[in-house]
Amino acid sequence: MNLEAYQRILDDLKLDTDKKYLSLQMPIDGFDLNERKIFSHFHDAQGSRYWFRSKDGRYDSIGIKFQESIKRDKYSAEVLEEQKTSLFQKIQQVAVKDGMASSLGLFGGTRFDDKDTTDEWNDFGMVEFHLPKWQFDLANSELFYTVRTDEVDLDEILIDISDKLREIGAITPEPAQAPEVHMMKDIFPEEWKALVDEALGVLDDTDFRKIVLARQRLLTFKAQADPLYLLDRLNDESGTYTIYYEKGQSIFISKSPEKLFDIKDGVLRTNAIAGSAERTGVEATDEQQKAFLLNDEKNRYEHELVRESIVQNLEPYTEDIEFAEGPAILSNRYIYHLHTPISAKLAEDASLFALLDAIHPTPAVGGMPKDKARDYIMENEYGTRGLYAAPLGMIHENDDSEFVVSIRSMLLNSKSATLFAGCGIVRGSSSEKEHEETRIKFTPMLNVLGVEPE
Ligand SMILES: C=C(O[C@H]1C=CC=C(C(=O)O)[C@@H]1O)C(=O)O
Repeated sequence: MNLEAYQRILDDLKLDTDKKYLSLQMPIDGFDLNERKIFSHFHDAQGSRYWFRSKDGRYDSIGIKFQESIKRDKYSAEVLEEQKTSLFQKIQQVAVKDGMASSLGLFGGTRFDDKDTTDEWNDFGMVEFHLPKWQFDLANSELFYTVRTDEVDLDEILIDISDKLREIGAITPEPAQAPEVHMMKDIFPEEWKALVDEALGVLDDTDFRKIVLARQRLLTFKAQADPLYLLDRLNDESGTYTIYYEKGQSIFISKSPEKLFDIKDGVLRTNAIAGSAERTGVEATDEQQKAFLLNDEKNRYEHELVRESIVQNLEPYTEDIEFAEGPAILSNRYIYHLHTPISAKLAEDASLFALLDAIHPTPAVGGMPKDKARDYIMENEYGTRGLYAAPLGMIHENDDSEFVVSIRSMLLNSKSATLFAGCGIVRGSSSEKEHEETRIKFTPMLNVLGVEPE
């Protein structure tokens, strides 16, 4: 951090007091920072923090203290576009150096659906994207520091920030303890199997082709889980996204393997992920599992439905859609999936929020036809999905973005955690096998909690 050179930029800066915020972008490569130290330092901001790390490392972003948010009770692509434009118009963005890599982002997303509930999801609104005061871009070693223009002192600000960063870099957080489990139980397991059987009947009798049904597992602890412990455990599984999102008294966590889409320079990339087999850790068995998955008719059918539907949903917003003919194996720590990468050039007038609405929920988490499946889930599934299987991610002023389908996830409130896992029901599915598949899908979150899977 070349403070003198950066100060000269600020000395020449004309603060635009018509704007509500000044956002300073600066390099932070001279400081020894990581998520543990940052969260430990900003413990007072608990309830207003996030960490988002993408699978390929494009993002490793931490946000502290939400300054302002885009919020909606009902999804409207048009209104959200307007809100996003007007929020960025309120910000004077200043880089203290030329040629920096990243841009200021908003973190957030929408709930799975607009089921109106008063329940454990209350802390998370229907649609919310946040502008944090501190946004650490650890992937590019940059910081966005956003403050109100009527509170800023340009002579002091850089010294204050660098003092703070030095203080954070010097922290050695204490080792954190796993939460002690008091009770663990599946929520309505038999009723869930009966619902799968009922859905199989619906698939036989109607034009439904696929319904994804999720179930929950509840854990209670002797004391509230320590965020620093959870952050450590989130580093334990590579090859997945990391979402750690605090709002009010709640924490939502996901280790999803599934990208909803990303946009960079007008090109959209997504993938179809559906079809699953357990990864056992025993090499010979795992080879058989992969061969089974690639050749199994039910899994291939389930996968093709997902790919077909994503391509169809993208068509109005894109040109030149490309995808491989057959699926490949995606290996996660505990599970294999079939996956097909898809890419397309965005149409000139494609809007980010309209696109989000068109793609979510993919049949990997909703079903087919999309709207009917969403209604079926809302009416029949026990409880509320909230942020489970919902799109969460980062957006930027120029519409570059990345969204995750937040599966392999859980909600922590006070001394409890609710884990979510679902699976695609198509003709030929069996409720026993799907129950077993969801059991495997709880494993990533049990691992984050330091609980041995049974
Ligand atoms: C809905 C979930 O997984 C989806 C993603 C990949 C494979 C799936 C499957 O094979 O059923 C599911 O569609 C979940 O993990 O909760």
